[in-house]
Amino acid sequence: MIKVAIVGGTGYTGVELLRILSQHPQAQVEIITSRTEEGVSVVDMYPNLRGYYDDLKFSNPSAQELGTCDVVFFATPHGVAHGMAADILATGTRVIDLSADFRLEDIALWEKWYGQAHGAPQLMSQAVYGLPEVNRENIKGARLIAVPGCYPTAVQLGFLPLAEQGLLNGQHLIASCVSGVSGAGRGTKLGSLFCEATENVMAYAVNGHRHLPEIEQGLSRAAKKAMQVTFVPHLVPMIRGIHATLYTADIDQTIDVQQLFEQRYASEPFVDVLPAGMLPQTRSVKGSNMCRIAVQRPQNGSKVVILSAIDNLVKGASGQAVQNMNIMFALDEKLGLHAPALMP
Ligand SMILES: NC(=O)C1=CN([C@@H]2O[C@H](COP(=O)(O)OP(=O)(O)OC[C@H]3O[C@@H](n4cnc5c(N)ncnc54)[C@H](OP(=O)(O)O)[C@@H]3O)[C@@H](O)[C@H]2O)C=CC1
Ligand SMILES: CC(=O)N[C@@H](CCC(=O)OP(=O)(O)O)C(=O)O
Repeated sequence: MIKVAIVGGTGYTGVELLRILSQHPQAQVEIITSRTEEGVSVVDMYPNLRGYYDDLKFSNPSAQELGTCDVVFFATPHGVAHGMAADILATGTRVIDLSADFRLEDIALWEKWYGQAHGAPQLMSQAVYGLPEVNRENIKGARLIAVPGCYPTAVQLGFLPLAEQGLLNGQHLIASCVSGVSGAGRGTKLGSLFCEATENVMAYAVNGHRHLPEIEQGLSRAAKKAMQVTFVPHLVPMIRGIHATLYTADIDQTIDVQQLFEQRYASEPFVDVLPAGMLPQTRSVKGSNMCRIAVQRPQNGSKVVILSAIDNLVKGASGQAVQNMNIMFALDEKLGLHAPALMP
């Protein structure tokens, strides 16, 4: 049994880790942290977990105590893992960070977008970007995983098959995405209030979202060439889900893009390339670790539009984190992640 600790257990990705791991036959949550709810029973805060974690209480342990587990998940705001990961790794325990702390290999770029000094540059050489569809071999031997962001997961998986074939070279790509409000976390924020977020659609961070450098880093690695993207996120009145509409131009009309996508993801357990004519919906991935993708050529022209949908809390965060854990511990990659999406 893998002994698991979760740092940041009171937030949305923390409770989603608990929900997923409750179905995992080879992992057991031993420690769950909170600075604000120390001593409170997990099932008193999250009654959906009654019967699964009845003896588990929030605590505020040291890095040494966290190091008694086999793996520590960080479900915390950026900057927290920077301060704690080195001490945990020194105990021999592996770290899977859901925040952005270790995602960008260019430290100056990270500091520019996150507006603070990088707290653990010495760990960057061992950090592995945890997108299994491109990095599975490196994840197997990793001790420190940077779980991709939610938008970057949906956008990269959508563009990857074309980027890897060099078909996007020279293009300026467009990613127009919508997200549910849980993407902003559980903390109190004006934009997350019922009266602000309901019956409303709004773009935000149009001048530059911190996921942009992560998206461009991933696509540039795939294309082996610097890629540029215009990325515009929108907040829409739903709780979970990300839907990305990805625009390209000038893809050779003789290329069968449907077949290209089907072949690229044929052996991927969590990418579903939909048959021609079927489009992804956020409700078809809600609560599941699946990314559903459709690829279309409007009017059979040279432009290709890709539609990609994930649950931001599952494939966009906690599910992908567990997928990484399964790969790191040489388990079946699908363990704990079998559940289909909720419908309706
Ligand atoms: N929500 C989403 O869809 C996604 C989120 N992420 C990333 O995952 C991380 C967690 O997100 P989310 O769950 O939404 O966030 P929440 O705001 O919902 O929860 C944050 C958690 O972190 C804890 N925390 C905050 N500050 C500290 C600190 N200094 N030390 C220790 N614990 C702290 C809080 O617990 P307490 O205050 O009780 O100590 C709380 O449990 C973030 O980095 C986020 O960007 C990534 C992909 C998708
Ligand atoms: C709707 C909403 O607010 N979404 C968040 C998603 C960010 C996130 O969770 O990503 P990181 O892991 O990179 O911090 C946002 O746009 O900031």
